[in-house]
Amino acid sequence: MLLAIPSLLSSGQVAEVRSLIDEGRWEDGRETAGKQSALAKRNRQIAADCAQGEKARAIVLQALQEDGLFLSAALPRAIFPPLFNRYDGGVRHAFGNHVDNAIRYLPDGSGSIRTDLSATLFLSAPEDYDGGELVIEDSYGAHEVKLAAGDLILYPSTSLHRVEPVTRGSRICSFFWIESRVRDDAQRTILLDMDAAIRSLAQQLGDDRAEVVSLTGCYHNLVRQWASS
Ligand SMILES: O=C(O)CCC(=O)C(=O)O
Ligand SMILES: [Fe+2]
Repeated sequence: MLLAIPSLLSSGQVAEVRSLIDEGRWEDGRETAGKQSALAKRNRQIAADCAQGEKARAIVLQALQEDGLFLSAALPRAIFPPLFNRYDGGVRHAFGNHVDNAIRYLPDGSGSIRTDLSATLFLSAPEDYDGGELVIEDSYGAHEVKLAAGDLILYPSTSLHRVEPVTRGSRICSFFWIESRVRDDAQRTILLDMDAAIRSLAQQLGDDRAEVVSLTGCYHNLVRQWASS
């Protein structure tokens, strides 16, 4: 499932994150790439030990924890501390086709996560740059994604994807991975659809209607079947 989450950050939060990372320490993005993806990757990233990056990361993580649609779609067990990248037009930064590594080691050395979902949070307005579409391929074809600043795209980490060359301006984003309690994308999609339908029914009929209570039970019982602890 490819899911856009609108306004994960408000425009005020986007401005705050941007003012932090614009002053941060940027390094060659190949520092954090695997051997194969380093061949395809041309961008800059905020250094792991950059203090501004640390503050910006906390803002993004907090927003994720408070976003009902994100929590319902991702059912996160662990979120990789968000990273920040920039693709500059002058030097035609881009990232060719790749699939993200299945396992990412946490920067603090505390272990690793399995990447079930990949996420890009847009931090530049689309009119501020040309190119830079995130192209995600799935069995329905290739999807070009370029969202408003503050919006997030979630996609299965199994997908082949790329960032098209930026030809003007700068594309600045946060990106990270999620290990989900429900590993299977199809199962997560069912749970997301069911959760949305139950919420809508509850609004129309009331939380205490017998059918709403029963369907809510079904939802949780499915989570119990499919979730790893
Ligand atoms: O910037 C993006 O939208 C995605 C970057 C990416 O694919 C990666 O760093 O693995
Ligand atoms: Fe990627």
